[in-house]
Amino acid sequence: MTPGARISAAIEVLDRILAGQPAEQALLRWSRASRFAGSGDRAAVRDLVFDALRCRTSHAALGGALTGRGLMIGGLIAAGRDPGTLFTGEGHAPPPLAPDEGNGSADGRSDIPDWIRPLWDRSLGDQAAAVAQAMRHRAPVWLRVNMVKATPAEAVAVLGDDSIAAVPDPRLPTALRVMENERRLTQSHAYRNGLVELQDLSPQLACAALPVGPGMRVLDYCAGGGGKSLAIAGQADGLILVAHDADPARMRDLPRRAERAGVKVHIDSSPSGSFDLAIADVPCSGSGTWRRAPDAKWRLTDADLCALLSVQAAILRKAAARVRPGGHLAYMTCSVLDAENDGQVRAFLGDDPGFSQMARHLWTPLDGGDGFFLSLLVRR
Ligand SMILES: C[S@@+](CC[C@H](N)C(=O)[O-])C[C@H]1O[C@@H](n2cnc3c(N)ncnc32)[C@H](O)[C@@H]1O
Repeated sequence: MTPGARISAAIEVLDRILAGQPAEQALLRWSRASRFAGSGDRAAVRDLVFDALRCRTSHAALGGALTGRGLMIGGLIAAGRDPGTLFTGEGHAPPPLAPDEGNGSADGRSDIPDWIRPLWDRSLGDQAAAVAQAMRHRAPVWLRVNMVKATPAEAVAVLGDDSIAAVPDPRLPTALRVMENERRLTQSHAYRNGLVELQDLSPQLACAALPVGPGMRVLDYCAGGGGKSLAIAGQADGLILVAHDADPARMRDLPRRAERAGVKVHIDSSPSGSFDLAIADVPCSGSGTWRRAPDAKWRLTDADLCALLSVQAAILRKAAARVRPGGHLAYMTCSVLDAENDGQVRAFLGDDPGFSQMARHLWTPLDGGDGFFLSLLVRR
């Protein structure tokens, strides 16, 4: 496909998304209907669509309309390019610009939805503008070295055999930042053989901060695909890891992932007894991951957030009930919003004086990874 044809495709996909279709579904539908598109074309169209969604308000203002076409025109202007060179009407390129297109200004526009902006500003304080700005850009790809199978140096070398360049983060040597050829990852020898897992830096830092010791019983109460279980599995010998999720289908991939990683995770639909550590990685707005999932930023509503807050509060209390005296409870979200983070912990501690907070951290994209919150509580 020519660059102009890719822009036409992105316009078509974006118009579907703006009409209400989820981004992944709209991309899949375009892909299926466009057999002529090669893998490079698909990746390029996807990048155009996601770049536009990350900067939806400002690019629409620059382009002159909140439409696929307006977003593409605005995106080219924001990148310092002349849209007229691609909007030529030739071949499959979009029609040339009308006089009223591409003259807008994005001054003062934020790419955080208006209704969230006050919550965002209150939650992030003097970092609010910088984090909002960071959310306008693509996220780096991070890997976690599976210490059960490889050292960081070995993993870097095996990735290198597949021409994937990755460097360890000084804060956590098992976290590798991918510098080159990230699209080859899932086919690489290191990934297929469980030497590395895809996991963002911030949840890796959160898991590394957990008090995990030999032989401990650990409950991953909202296990989903098992990212947190797998991250702590290699941290100590003889761990008994129990994974639970209200929606067992979310754990479908966990046995396969655990096998690839060479670790044991027990799936339990109704965990009983007490645990040394319970992890509540609750469902949340995902506001910390909006670089990766920009569609979610525009889909989230006030009603969704309210519903999430009550689910989070209920899960925190249920997971707390499984912690033994002297044991720990780790409350986690991939959100940067105070109501989902410190707000939940404050309310919980107000209701249950049997717990106290011993550590708390909010990572943001300014730290290199996604926005992620950890509150580590201890049961007296
Ligand atoms: C943020 S995701 C978990 C991600 C996962 N821990 C990981 O690292 O891959 C939240 C999970 O909570 C689950 N969930 C929602 N409501 C729940 C509840 N009441 N009890 C337990 N799990 C719940 C969802 O099905 C979802 O899989």
